[in-house]
Parts: sequence; structure tokens; C-alpha cells
Amino acid sequence: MSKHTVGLVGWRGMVGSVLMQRMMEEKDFDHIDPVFFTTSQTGQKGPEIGKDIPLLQDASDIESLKKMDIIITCQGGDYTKAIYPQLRNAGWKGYWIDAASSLRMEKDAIIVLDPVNLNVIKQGLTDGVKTFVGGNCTVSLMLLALGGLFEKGHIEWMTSMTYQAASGGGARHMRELINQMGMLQGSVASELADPASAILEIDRKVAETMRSGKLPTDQFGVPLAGSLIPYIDSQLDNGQSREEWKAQAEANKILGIDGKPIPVDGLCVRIGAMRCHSQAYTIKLNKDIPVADIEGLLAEHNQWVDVVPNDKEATMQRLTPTVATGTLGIPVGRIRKLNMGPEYISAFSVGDQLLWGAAEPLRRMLRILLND
Ligand SMILES: NC(=O)C1=CN([C@@H]2O[C@H](COP(=O)(O)OP(=O)(O)OC[C@H]3O[C@@H](n4cnc5c(N)ncnc54)[C@H](OP(=O)(O)O)[C@@H]3O)[C@@H](O)[C@H]2O)C=CC1
Ligand SMILES: N[C@@H](CC(=O)OP(=O)(O)O)C(=O)O
Repeated sequence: MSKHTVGLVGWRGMVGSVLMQRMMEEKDFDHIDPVFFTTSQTGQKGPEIGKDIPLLQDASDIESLKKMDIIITCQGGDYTKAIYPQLRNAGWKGYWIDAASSLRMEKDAIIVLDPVNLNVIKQGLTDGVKTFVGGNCTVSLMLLALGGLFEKGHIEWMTSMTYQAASGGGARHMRELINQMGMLQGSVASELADPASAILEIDRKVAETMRSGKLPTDQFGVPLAGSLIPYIDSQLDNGQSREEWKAQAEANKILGIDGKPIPVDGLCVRIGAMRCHSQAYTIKLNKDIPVADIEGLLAEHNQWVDVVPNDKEATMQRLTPTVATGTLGIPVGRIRKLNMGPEYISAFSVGDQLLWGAAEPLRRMLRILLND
């Protein structure tokens, strides 16, 4: 049987590089005939993937793209907005798998997170859906962490208060954060080297540097190192940020909830982590469920979730960005009953926003198509 021809766009960006890494690890390229596209390097040699591939093709050439059975793009929303309609209008009937948010809420697109919504994906394939989009990183990570409770219908409503990493803004944001951190350290290096120096003087100098206007802030707009930014994505008229709006809109769509949505809301905050998004949840259950049963449901839901006991040492050792970064693991812990009553619980999760938050659902969707 001939292999599917798969066009890859945006493969050398940050999300694309993580996707390539995972596709190599899982030997996805053994099952496809890949064609690599570019917006800037047409005709140059493509990436090393252990087999011969054509030279890089022009990612804006509709005729070349039309030859693909499947296209995976991590190039970004502007590319999707420019190319996707042209390609469909030109009669292309192939499968489009996208990391960008632009098409997520379109009615003929499915948001893919197969450990949570394989049924929705399969039904979509049966119905002839051809457009599959990865979810927002915080939403995907939340649904993987709490999948066991969502699946059983135990969540009446919930809040998600996020602690989002610099990588959510892109590679340049990560660099800026580290440069800011370095400048803060540099501003008090001599005082730090002297154990007898006064901490309030160190603190004063650090604050002075943060407010000096000298830290690089081209990407974030304000200092992030030593601080935080309680606003992510654009401002909406209803007071939510767009990132906050995605929580309920995307979660309900992923879960395939057609009727009354499960309310999900909260504040999204940028912090000085590198590539792991963390979230603190308040969950209103629809009945009183013992904590041990909740832990069991979460642990059983998928193989990536790691239920961390609500114990200080276990939390410090297993429930941090330091531990989760670069892995597919989704630690979830701090699960306990809140003072509000037995139906109210807290939980906290961490996850790599470039893996499960961006690249992994895309390559898994490709595998679903190949096996379909
Ligand atoms: N960052 C994130 O956390 C998430 C991002 N996404 C989506 O993915 C899209 C891409 O994001 P991201 O990967 O961060 O974007 P990048 O800016 O890292 O990459 C996008 C494109 O920029 C071009 N490029 C230009 N110069 C370079 C360079 N020096 N190194 C690598 N690429 C370069 C490449 O295209 P070319 O080869 O054609 O020149 C590349 O595909 C986003 O717009 C968003 O829609 C989705 C989920 C999470
Ligand atoms: N907005 C996310 C990253 C992202 O790309 O989200 P989306 O795929 O929904 O545009 C963040 O800043 O952390």
C-alpha cells in the first residue's frame, strides 16, 4: 500500500521543532512520505530525518500543497488564515492538522486531544471532517490532568487560575526572560558574593533595576523576571482576556458538549517559568466524592497523569515545572476538600506546554489518520 504524502509546514519553529523531535522518537516518518515546506528557504535542503526527502517547497504554492494527502502546520495563525481558505477554495479535500488557534472554533473543525476526545474525533472522521486543530495549551493540559472527573461528569463548574510559562509567547520570549534574570543577578553580584551584605540593600537594588527601564522588554512589554504579568493574549469587551475565554469555549468543544456548557473560568497569569504551564483549580463537584476516589478516577483516566499525594515532600519532588519540563508527564496534586463544603475541591497541575500543550496532539492525530 502506498504511503500518505504528508506536507509539513512550520517544522523549524519552536513548536515545529518539538513536533519533529517527537515524530523522530515515535518513528512517524517510517509511515509517511514527508514533504517539507517553508516560507523562507524554498529549494534548500530539508531536515535530517533518516531518509531521503525532496528539497524544501514553497509553503505559499497552492499547487504544491494540493498534492498532499495531509498537511500539518505549526507555522502560525497568519499562515493558516492566508493559505487554508485558498487551498479549500481550490478544491483540496485533504486533512489539515494545525497548531494555530484560528480555525479551532469553526464548526467544521475538531479540536484534537485524543486521550480525552477520541470518540469526538472518530465521529468527526465518520462524518467527513477534514480539519483538526490542537487546543490551547492550558486547556489541553487541564483536560488531561482532570480527565477522570470530566469523563464521569462529576464537574459542575470550575475555575482555573494559571501560571503560564514564557514559551507560550514564543522562543524570543524565553530568551528575554533569561536575559532579564541574568541582568537582575548581575545588578547585585558583588553583594551576593558577600554573605554579610544587607538583604534589604540587595532587594532595593534589584527593584531599582526592575524599574530602571534597562531590562529588555521588547517581547513581554514589562519585566517578567522577579515579577509576573496577570494578562495573557488580547483584551475582550467582557473583561476576560482571550486566553481566559478559551478555557470554557475550547474545553466544552473538546468534550463534545452540545447543550449547557460546563462553566470554566479564571485568571491567566504569565510567570517566569520556561515551558511548563501550571494551574490551580477550584472544582465544584456535583456530589461529595471521597478524595481517594477522586485520585483513583484521575489516575485511571490516562497513562500520562501522575497523581501526587497531597503531602509536602511528594508535592515538592513531583509537582513542579522543574520535574515536568521536557516530559509528557502531567503531575496533578494538592487535591483536598475546601472549607466551602464537601463538594468543593482544590487541585494543581503542571504540564509541558510545547509537548501535550502543542505538538503531541498533532502527531497523534496524524497517527489516527494513518490507522483509520
Ligand atoms: N508557542 C506556543 O506555545 C504555541 C504556539 N502555537 C502555534 O504555533 C505557531 C508557531 O509558534 P512557534 O513555533 O512558537 O513560532 P516560531 O516563531 O518559533 O516559528 C514560526 C516560523 O518562523 C520561521 N522562522 C524564521 N526564523 C526562524 C528561526 N531562526 N528559527 C526557526 N524558525 C524561524 C519558520 O518558518 P520558515 O521555515 O517557513 O521560515 C518557523 O516555522 C504559533 O503562531 C501558534 O499559532 C500553538 C500552541 C502553543
Ligand atoms: N497563548 C498561549 C500560547 C498559545 O499559542 O496559545 P494558542 O494556541 O491558544 O494561541 C500562551 O501564551 O501561553
